[in-house]
Amino acid sequence: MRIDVVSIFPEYLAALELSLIGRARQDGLLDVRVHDLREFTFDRHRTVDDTPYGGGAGMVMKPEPWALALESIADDAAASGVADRPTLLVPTPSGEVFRQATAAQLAEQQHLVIACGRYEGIDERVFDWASERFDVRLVSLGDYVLNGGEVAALAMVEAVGRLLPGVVGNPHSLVEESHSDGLLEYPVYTKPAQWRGHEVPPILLSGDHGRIASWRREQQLERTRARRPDLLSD
Ligand SMILES: N#Cc1ccccc1Cn1ccc2ccc(-c3cc(N)[nH]n3)cc21
Repeated sequence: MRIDVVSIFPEYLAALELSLIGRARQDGLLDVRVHDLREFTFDRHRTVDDTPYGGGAGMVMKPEPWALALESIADDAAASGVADRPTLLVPTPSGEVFRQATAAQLAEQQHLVIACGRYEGIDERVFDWASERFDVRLVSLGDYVLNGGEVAALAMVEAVGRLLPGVVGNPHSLVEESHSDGLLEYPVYTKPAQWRGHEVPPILLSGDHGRIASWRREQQLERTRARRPDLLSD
């Protein structure tokens, strides 16, 4: 998979050089390229924003730099044989909520492009224009407002990247995680068995794997009922 990320703060994405995703890039399991939107501006001040039509606070990101950046990425991918029509992911407070199912769906794609907006967002015409060459998806991390798309991009690259073959050491661990089966994950413990007066649940020391599995399932259901009843409603 290839993932291109466009931002006016490319250094924000440096975290993608670390840990599991960083290693996956080094091992050639994942091709992540970060682009500075200002490389696609040509005025003296490298302008990427302007005042909003219709008035209102803040600034809006100009469409042309985005079109040049996205065209450059799509052309480069086509020239290097990435066949798929890229998926353009646009983090925004007004998007579909990004869930584990979204990550799983995106992990099947060949090419993702993430457009990290800032200010009050990107000129809407960019998404209409982009829909000719991209499958455009506006996505929200949740019902809270960030200052830009970079944090969402980091989260999405990690959530998708870790699902790719070979990225996570033990693929079985992906199966038992929160949301992978629609429930929250069970509590985990490690040594020592007694710690500051707190014990590990004795069932986990029993060696009875059948009863341990049942106990863990019950813990998942109990936690989900208590913390995320919405996951049980549909
Ligand atoms: N757009 C916008 C906007 C609209 C109102 C107030 C502040 C902003 C700032 N902003 C600019 C880019 C951008 C990208 C993603 C988010 C974002 C995603 C989630 N889930 N929360 N916030 C916010 C972003």
